[in-house]
Amino acid sequence: MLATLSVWKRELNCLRLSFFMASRRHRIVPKRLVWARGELVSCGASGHGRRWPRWRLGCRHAHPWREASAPWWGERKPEKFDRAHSPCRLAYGRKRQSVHSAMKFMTQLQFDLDTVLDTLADTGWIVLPRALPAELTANLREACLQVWDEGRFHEAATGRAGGQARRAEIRSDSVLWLDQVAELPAVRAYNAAMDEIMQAVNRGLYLGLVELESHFAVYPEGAFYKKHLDRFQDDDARTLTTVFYLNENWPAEAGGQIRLYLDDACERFVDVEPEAGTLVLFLADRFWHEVLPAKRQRLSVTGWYRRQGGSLPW
Ligand SMILES: O=C(O)CCC(=O)C(=O)O
Ligand SMILES: [Fe+2]
Repeated sequence: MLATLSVWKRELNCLRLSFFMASRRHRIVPKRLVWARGELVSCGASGHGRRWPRWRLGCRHAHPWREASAPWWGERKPEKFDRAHSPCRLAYGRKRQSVHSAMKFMTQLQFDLDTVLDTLADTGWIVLPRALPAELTANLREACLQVWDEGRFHEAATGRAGGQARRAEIRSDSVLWLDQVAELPAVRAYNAAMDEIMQAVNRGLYLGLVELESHFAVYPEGAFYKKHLDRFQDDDARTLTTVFYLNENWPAEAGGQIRLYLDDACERFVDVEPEAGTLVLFLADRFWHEVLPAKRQRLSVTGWYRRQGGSLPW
């Protein structure tokens, strides 16, 4: 009798596990949204309730805020992230912490990662002046100009895969993907620094980022990039946009700012000067943005942290 019961129990557990795996694979849209005091607390998917302020950045389920015209991060400031109870600390304990603090001696990042995570969780975007050492930025600029002089850039296109087309009325910059020059020391140093950001974002915001795709971009005099969103309509892998600027002493009258729109109606915006060392991060599917016409050659590295690709569940 006892033996039969334990077999049944095992069968039941197997069934529960396979249903769980199947629901993860097919991303079943949760039936129940969880509300408290008129605020959306969680999409109701397994595990999302506990850390919703952070989970929601990476959650791929359907939500009212996806359809709402007002941006979700403007509605209500999320509670501060409770680091003491973060699953990362619970999972890795003190050993992991000490590895992290040892890394601080080697890091190239000239900003506080915790502040970046808090700001991204609150607003979805951040501007970091002097983000990397001046020497690294200068080396990257040299590398960019060297491959530009070698004629390795091509005119940038819009769209994805088969639908790609050069549309000069939308964008007029030229690009070179970094994986084609990955052996250059400056590019390796840059990739290492950006990888450190990716690890931190994954630990703190659970975005599940797996790689960074990035390219050098050169905007010749007069070039621009009209208002757009970075995420493709049929692929939600691009999650966090990164733009790192390389021009030293960029004068305000030279234009070329990135204009980042803070609401869906594109009424509120910030203009950021493309000054060497400035790093801009923003959620790829949330923020409309454009590059205003540059009156001199403008150099940058643009990239996208990607998570595992997949069809959209909504
Ligand atoms: O260079 C910039 O400031 C932004 C570029 C951009 O939006 C893009 O390449 O998608
Ligand atoms: Fe963009």
